[in-house]
Amino acid sequence: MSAQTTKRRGTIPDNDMTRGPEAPEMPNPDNAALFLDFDGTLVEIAERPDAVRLEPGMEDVLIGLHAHTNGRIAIVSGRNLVELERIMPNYPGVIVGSHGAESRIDGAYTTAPEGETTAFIASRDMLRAWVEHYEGVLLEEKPVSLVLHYRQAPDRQSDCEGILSALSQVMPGFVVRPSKMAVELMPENVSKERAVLGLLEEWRDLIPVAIGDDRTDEDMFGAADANGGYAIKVGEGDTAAKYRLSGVGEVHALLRNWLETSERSS
Ligand SMILES: O=P(O)(O)OC[C@H]1O[C@H](O[C@H]2O[C@H](CO)[C@@H](O)[C@H](O)[C@H]2O)[C@H](O)[C@@H](O)[C@@H]1O
Repeated sequence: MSAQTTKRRGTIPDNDMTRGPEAPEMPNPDNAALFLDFDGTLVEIAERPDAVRLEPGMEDVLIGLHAHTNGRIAIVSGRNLVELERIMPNYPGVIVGSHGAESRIDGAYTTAPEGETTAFIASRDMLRAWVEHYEGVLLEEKPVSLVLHYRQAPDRQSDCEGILSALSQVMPGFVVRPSKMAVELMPENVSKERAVLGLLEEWRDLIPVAIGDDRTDEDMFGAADANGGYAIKVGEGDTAAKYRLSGVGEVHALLRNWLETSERSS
């Protein structure tokens, strides 16, 4: 591991509870299981979900880490699986999409069934018409959840929350969860924590490393912590993670350095 990655650049003052030590010393990849969030972690946040770009070369880094961790690497994202596969067509590892409602593990695909209910389909159709009246608000349709994005119409936040909250009242088992400049109607029993714990049941006796930037990633952090691993928060904001990186650039540097060190020592 290079000095750049492993060096702890000091803790921040005790009175600043929003920050913490920077990256931990990464474990030997043979002993590690890596859980990576996508938006805000591997790619910069963009104005629209379809505008994100994965930096050239990063997919190869993920492919390299897949080899060095013996396949114990998972992209764990709120994004839908098809989108993640479109962005990373050659990455062969595990993908958990839609916050855990979808997965691709060793080539086997699963999707939670809640998106096939009459109530879900009726809500989706209703929201398609609803967004037409709110300029700048985007409806993102996922197989098992529905997201209203208001990044381009911030004053519409309460309208978006209100309509999804009303729909959740008539959709048993669905809840409304906030995200970055977005709000999502999704199954209550889906979480990144469940997804990570499920994978750790298969990937035993490894040190989990979870990296993410959003509120939903706090669930992954709990699972990593509870299993003797490392949680790394990306960017500003309250977190239960013990470590922090400033942004996507630092995540890329950490992953690149980890891969280079692994290649040198193998
Ligand atoms: O779990 P993640 O991989 O972090 O996915 C969380 C959500 O990311 C996407 O929305 C966010 O990123 C967009 C592109 O940068 C941005 O425009 C939006 O404001 C953010 O909320 C994605 O569209 C969602 O489906 C994911 O749940």
